[in-house]
Amino acid sequence: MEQMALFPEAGQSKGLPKNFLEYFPELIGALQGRQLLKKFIEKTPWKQTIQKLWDKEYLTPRLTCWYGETDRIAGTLPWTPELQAIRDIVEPLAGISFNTVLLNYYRDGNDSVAWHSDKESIMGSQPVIASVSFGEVRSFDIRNKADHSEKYSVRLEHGSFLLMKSGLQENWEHRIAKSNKPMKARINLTFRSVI
Ligand SMILES: O=C(O)CCC(=O)C(=O)O
Ligand SMILES: [Fe+2]
Repeated sequence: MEQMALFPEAGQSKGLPKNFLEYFPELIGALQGRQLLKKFIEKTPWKQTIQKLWDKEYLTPRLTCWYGETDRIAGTLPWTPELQAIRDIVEPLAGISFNTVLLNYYRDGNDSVAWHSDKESIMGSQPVIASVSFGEVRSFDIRNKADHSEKYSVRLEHGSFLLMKSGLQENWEHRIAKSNKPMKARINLTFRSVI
């Protein structure tokens, strides 16, 4: 499948490096999104993993769960009908098929994901990642690896779709920063192709 130019230049998309990133605010309707958010929060067997930094161990500041069909990631659960339905919507927009999805649950403003790029070898060198968000609006920051002052921010709204195109992970890092403002629950789905 060929990747198409998805959305007209509008709103938040303005100024983003569109070769690498495209944003569409209303992939899934608000009401349906609310029901999905509630179901994901209640029915997902969430895990809080441990991450190592400078030889110290920390609890990852969010909850996670993997679904799909791969034996490369331990504990991956079989697709649910909801996740399959969303996958079927994003695949034609991304122009590729996905065999896994990572669910992230940000319980409040203290939950976050630090600067990183998704470049694990199990996704190949130029992964395309489709990201769908529900619940609280959080800022998705990206910065150029070679020049951290080149930086953009997109507010990922309830029911929105963000396409991370091939090449993004190589040259850019992204994060969801912590926030001092009161923040409600947010769920993010990143559909990936694990090889
Ligand atoms: O929550 C998000 O929008 C991003 C999550 C992310 O970057 C990841 O899981 O690799
Ligand atoms: Fe990421």
